[in-house]
Amino acid sequence: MTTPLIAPSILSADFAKLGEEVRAIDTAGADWVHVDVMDGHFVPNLTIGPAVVKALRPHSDKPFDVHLMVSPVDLWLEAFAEAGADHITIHPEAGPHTHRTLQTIRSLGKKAGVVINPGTPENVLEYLIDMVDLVLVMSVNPGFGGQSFIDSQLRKIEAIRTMIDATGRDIFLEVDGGVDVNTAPRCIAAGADVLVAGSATFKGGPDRYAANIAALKGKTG
Ligand SMILES: O=C(CO)[C@@H](O)[C@H](O)COP(=O)(O)O
Ligand SMILES: [Fe+2]
Repeated sequence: MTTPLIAPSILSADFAKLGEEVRAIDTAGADWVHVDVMDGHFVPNLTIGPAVVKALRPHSDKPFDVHLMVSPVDLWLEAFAEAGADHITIHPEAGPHTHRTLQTIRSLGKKAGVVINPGTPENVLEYLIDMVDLVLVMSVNPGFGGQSFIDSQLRKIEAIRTMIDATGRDIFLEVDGGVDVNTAPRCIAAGADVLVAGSATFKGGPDRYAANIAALKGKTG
């Protein structure tokens, strides 16, 4: 089975020592650093802004995968790009002109991604796929870490894998929410190549991060 890239969500890190936590997951084998930005309006939670991303940037050379749960989203693209985001992913529900939003992200020199909520069908990608470098399938409703994986999203991952393969381009297919050692292999079998994992990475504290990431990659021992 393919070895996935692992993108720990720092939403589950110790917020009192975020820089240290980012360095710890980097050393432990994280491939990307997943940053959940929530505005208390698009989703019922409030997290971090561009100033925190900027402060964390020197703590790792790994790509910063910034998941914007913010509406309206367009106002914030430049600030997160300048703060050091490498990937910026947006929800189609977070603005009136998704295609233009993706154009803007790319014009800022960043990889652009669309995030698909559990209740949103994959066909939202039909006229956007040429504009994306990654697709993020939410396997929980956005807003919180530590929720249970929604099984129905596996079928959606399979459908999006077929859509991506038909483009002939390299587009990452990322899954976010409730990913652990049990659900990870099912996501990979369905066609995912990047797994976001908050609780499953950070559980047990820093001494466990390397083993947790290895287990998500399917490596035991
Ligand atoms: O975007 C989100 C939640 O909105 C995620 O990135 C979660 O933070 C993932 O946490 P776990 O489900 O892995 O604990
Ligand atoms: Fe996320």
